[in-house]
Amino acid sequence: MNDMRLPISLLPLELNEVSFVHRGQTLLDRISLRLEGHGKILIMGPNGAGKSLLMRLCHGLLKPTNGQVHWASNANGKPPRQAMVFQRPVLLRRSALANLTYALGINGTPWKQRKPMAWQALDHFGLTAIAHRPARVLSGGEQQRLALARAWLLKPEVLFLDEPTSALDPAAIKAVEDAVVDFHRQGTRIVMSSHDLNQAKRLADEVIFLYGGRLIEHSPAEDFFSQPQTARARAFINGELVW
Ligand SMILES: Nc1ncnc2c1ncn2[C@@H]1O[C@H](COP(=O)(O)OP(=O)(O)OP(=O)(O)O)[C@@H](O)[C@H]1O
Repeated sequence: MNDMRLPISLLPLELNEVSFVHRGQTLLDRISLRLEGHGKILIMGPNGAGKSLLMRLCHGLLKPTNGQVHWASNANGKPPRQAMVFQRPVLLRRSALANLTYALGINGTPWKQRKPMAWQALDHFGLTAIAHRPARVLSGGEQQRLALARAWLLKPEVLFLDEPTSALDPAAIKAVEDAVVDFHRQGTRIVMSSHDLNQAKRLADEVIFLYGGRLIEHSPAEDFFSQPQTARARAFINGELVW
């Protein structure tokens, strides 16, 4: 059957022998993987394993030294349908509300719709009371929720989250995890890095395990946690692999 009317999907995303070398050091080493389906992917691995680098390469913030990163479709001048949320959110020197209306403007949303949409997103993420505060004075948890609200407005097909909860207290962590689940329910594909095993067990459908810039395992979360295939992954799960 002809499915021309379906929206064109960004996925699958394929990485073919992707390496990233900096000053002679191989930081990511011939990574091949294919991302498709609908589950939440957690990228795990000790400090310095290459989790952030891998997501930055996928998102297009860095170019691989070798190999290819290939999305099934590209933006073709339309607003990008992938978003990235960082450990320390990148926010503009303006109010929380204005950070959202600005992002909508960049995304081509008509002027009249920007404020109502931004207020809706602030409400959804429990940020209405701080709408007029400068984004940069917000607490870490509030800033992270604002970054999520901004991503929410862009309705991404894929959302990369780089250790979004590493600097947050338990209540703020729960708010971010709830938001991740919410994004996923709305059809966004989640790719998130974390070193927190309990968080990964709560959220992951699939795990990508990196060590020393290499992809060591890519498996369903249940298999990864119950029967890891490699000694390194076993050591990591047992808390014995620090870097
Ligand atoms: N833009 C860059 N240029 C050069 N080296 C980089 C760059 N980004 C990261 N690195 C180096 O690459 C290695 C992997 O870094 P990366 O941030 O991807 O690790 P990570 O797995 O996310 O670690 P962590 O859990 O500590 O955040 C580190 O040794 C880091 O110093």
